Amino acid sequence: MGPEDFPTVGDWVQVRLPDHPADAAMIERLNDRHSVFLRKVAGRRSDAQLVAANVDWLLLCMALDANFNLRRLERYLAVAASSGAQAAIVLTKADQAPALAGQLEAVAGVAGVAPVLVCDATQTAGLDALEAFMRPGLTYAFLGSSGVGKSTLINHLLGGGTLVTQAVRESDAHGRHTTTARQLMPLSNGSVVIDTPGMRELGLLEADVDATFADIQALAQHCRFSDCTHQHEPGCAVQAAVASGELAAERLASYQRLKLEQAQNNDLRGKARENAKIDRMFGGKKQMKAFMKEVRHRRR
Ligand SMILES: Nc1nc2c(ncn2[C@@H]2O[C@H](COP(=O)(O)OP(=O)(O)OP(=O)(O)O)[C@@H](O)[C@H]2O)c(=O)[nH]1
Ligand SMILES: [Zn+2]
Repeated sequence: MGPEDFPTVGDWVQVRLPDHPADAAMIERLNDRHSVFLRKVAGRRSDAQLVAANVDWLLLCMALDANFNLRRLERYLAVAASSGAQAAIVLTKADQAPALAGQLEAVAGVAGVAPVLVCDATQTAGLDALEAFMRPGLTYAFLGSSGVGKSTLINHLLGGGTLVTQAVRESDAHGRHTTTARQLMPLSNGSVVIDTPGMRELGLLEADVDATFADIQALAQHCRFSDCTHQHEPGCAVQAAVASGELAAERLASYQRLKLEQAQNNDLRGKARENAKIDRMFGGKKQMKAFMKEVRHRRR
């Protein structure tokens, strides 16, 4: 059994109700999931934790103030691409944007097919775009670093938010935590919001980097070598695009970094699977070694 075999936030299950209302119900079946989110567990490197299931839309939140970072957005998009959920980009704190038009253009350059929504919690109409985007019956989860305004958005959607009045100070982004016991919240418009601490900051455990960098994939079709790493090979169409200014060097670097991280995670997952198999068959590595020794001994 792995973490995926247990129910999590967002799951649909079939339960047997108890004979006495005071007793606990029994989960008899976990229904198939259409999307799954895993994250790395601190400490043991290869362990994964299931954080949510059945999210329809992942709202990738990034503030337009000093938090603005295209590379982080690419990372979120790569995680979203492998999750089974669709991704939308939610740009927050539009009132704090130093150069809104240029920032939107830059986001459009990495967004791919993801819709882009702009929010400003200091204005009454500032969340209209997000509200109009959300559909009844669908489940949404907010992802984004601390302080970008996720709680502010969720509180508004729940109908209990007041407008943000003063400008944000650096210190506001940290320290004050809006921890809530509610993990799955039905909104009055019929949408559902999943908000858990684990869901907010996902590591790159499962990611589809290639899907997120379709532009680089398309260029790579023209590289001389089919296994080109786009680093120093002759006839590399990706490097040529960087040289001509068609592709930003930072975007290529971001792609390489995420690919490397993804490969390392795949490695870790492979090792974790192997260890689980050994545990199942022998009860542990030590027992396996003793068993092999015994077999060799008997053969003599
Ligand atoms: N100027 C401005 N400030 C905002 C806006 N939205 C949120 N803030 C402020 O930004 C700070 C952080 O907002 P939160 O909603 O708590 O951020 P969060 O993403 O939920 O943060 P965590 O709970 O740490 O994950 C607060 O001081 C908000 O008042 C906005 O549109 N404009
Ligand atoms: Zn190449």
